[in-house]
Amino acid sequence: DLKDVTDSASLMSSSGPHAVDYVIFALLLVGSLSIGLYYALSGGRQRTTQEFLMADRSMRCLPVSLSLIASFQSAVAIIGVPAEVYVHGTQYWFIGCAYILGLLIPAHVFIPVLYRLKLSSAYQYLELRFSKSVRICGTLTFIFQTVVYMGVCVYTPAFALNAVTGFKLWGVVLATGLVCTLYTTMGGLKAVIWTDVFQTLVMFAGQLAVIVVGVHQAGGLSEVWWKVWEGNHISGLDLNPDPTERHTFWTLGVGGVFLMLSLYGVNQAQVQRYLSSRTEKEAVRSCYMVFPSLQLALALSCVMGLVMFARYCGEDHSDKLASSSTDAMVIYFVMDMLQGLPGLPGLFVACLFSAALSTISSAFNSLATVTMEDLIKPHFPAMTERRATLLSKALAVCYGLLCLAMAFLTHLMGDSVLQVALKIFGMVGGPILGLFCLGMFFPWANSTGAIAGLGAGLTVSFWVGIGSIVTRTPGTRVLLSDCRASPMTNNTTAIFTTAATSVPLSRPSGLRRFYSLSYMWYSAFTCFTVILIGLVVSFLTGPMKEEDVTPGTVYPLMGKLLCFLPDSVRQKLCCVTPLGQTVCKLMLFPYQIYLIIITLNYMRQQSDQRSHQTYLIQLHQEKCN
Ligand SMILES: CC(C)(CO)[C@@H](O)C(=O)NCCC(=O)O
Ligand code: NA
Repeated sequence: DLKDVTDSASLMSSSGPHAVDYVIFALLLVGSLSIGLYYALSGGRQRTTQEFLMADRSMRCLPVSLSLIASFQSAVAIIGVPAEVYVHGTQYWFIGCAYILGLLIPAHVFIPVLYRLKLSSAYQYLELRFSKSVRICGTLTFIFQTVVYMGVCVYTPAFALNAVTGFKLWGVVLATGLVCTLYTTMGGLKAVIWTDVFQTLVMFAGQLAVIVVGVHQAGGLSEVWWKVWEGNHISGLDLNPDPTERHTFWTLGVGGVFLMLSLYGVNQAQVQRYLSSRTEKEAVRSCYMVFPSLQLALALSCVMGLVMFARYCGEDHSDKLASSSTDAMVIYFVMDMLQGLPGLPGLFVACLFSAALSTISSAFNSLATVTMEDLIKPHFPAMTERRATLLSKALAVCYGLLCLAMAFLTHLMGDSVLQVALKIFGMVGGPILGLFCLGMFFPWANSTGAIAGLGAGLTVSFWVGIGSIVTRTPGTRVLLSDCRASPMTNNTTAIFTTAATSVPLSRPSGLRRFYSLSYMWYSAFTCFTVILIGLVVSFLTGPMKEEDVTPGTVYPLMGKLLCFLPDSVRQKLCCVTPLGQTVCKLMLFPYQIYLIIITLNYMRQQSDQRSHQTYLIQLHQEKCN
């Protein structure tokens, strides 16, 4: 694949990049390194782990919120989402619905519990709630997830740049890793957060530039709209309940909530940012501020896919693009559009690298934190601050090298990069989310149950994940020529097949059906497996007693859901000491409405039945008369 991409690249870059392009790209690297240097030399000069890993717990909400989006918005999203929209239409956009609950729940459930415990790592919670061994299991799972994810993140922009300029792939991978390691180790979390802010802005600018140029070349906004509409590329709400359908409202809008919870609720990279906020209120506010920016990021990527569709639909470039990967196609299109506009190719490459660097630096820093706080410090409590900080830095370097190795792994996977990344989040992030939910919402869960649950969750996730790779049916790859079902050809059947390419003709059965579960359900499925097995094993081995649970580690979910019952009954039923938190009316409101509706509905049915009976009796009496 890669060789092919390189060939196509040399074909198109006949004019070559302009000097301005190099300057813009260099500015990004220099900017990021300067921020790292600034925080290495200012403040406490990164001499304590409190500063290096926690940013002195002094951050305000604006930088934290921009940094929160940057963590999981990498080159994967910049390239993968347009590729998805170009091929399959705008159905993916409905994941935006999941952002509502996916951010409200972290803001009002996870942040209050985690912030008030004054943690230094998210997994410290697991020790407070369960035991040391659960903490270590959680930490190791997180490390695994992050290292594999980092591989995809490093690989994607390198792959892109290779496709465009013919730069050596592994040289780019190495350079990215090096720059990132440098500013992360110099400036600590403060540098990571502030470079995230800078890089997020560059990311938005690059995407916007591509969209503006693309709309212009496609002949204006109305032309773009007409083409995507006629090309059947605006997807309606797909309410198909089949869980094996890849993208429907249910998989994206409901399954996506669990994906968001695993990322924004319990992932160390994000929890670390919440904990670095100066107050709890500030942390909650930053979580709220993520919502509009994340919607903007999603909208930009989706619109970019649509603009590309409008610009290129009906043209066959497959001869220039021997690679069948749609990700490579997106890069080809972008560079083709930006050709001859000095500075813009450079801006787009800077955009890709901004997205990637901000994600990789978050991953580095969070990995260094958990290794230090969860794996090393508990065993060497007497270690000096100086030595601990040095060790944290050494760890960041080690992980840097490890992620380069992981980039090779991604290279071997056949999926689109977006799907690979989201699968990793679901397969490994889901069980971790389950572990936290088990601890926070179910006071009866004990340590044995937690470990058994995590084991079961990881087992089913790898079972279904690996099963889906092994049994994958070939021919799902869509080539450029597939989009030629343009309105210009006036061929209605062709238009139909565009939308229907991904629909299998016959339903798989048995185990194969299990393997074809939509990857958007992975988080929810594995999370519930952990909770279920965790509870069953806990009840079998003797559930935790209320007085044994560390105060403040349980969120009174049951108590709040049963808020219509009197206090005494609730306390008996739920065995939870109320935390003294204010009930989040906003979140319970839909639930209460739902209760009222079903009650009213029930009453109406009853009265309907009664009136029907009365009517029958009347009828009977009339007959008798
Ligand atoms: C994680 C979400 C779903 C949050 O919007 C999105 O940013 C995304 O699709 N990310 C893909 C993974 C990545 O960009 O590395
Ligand atoms: Na990023």
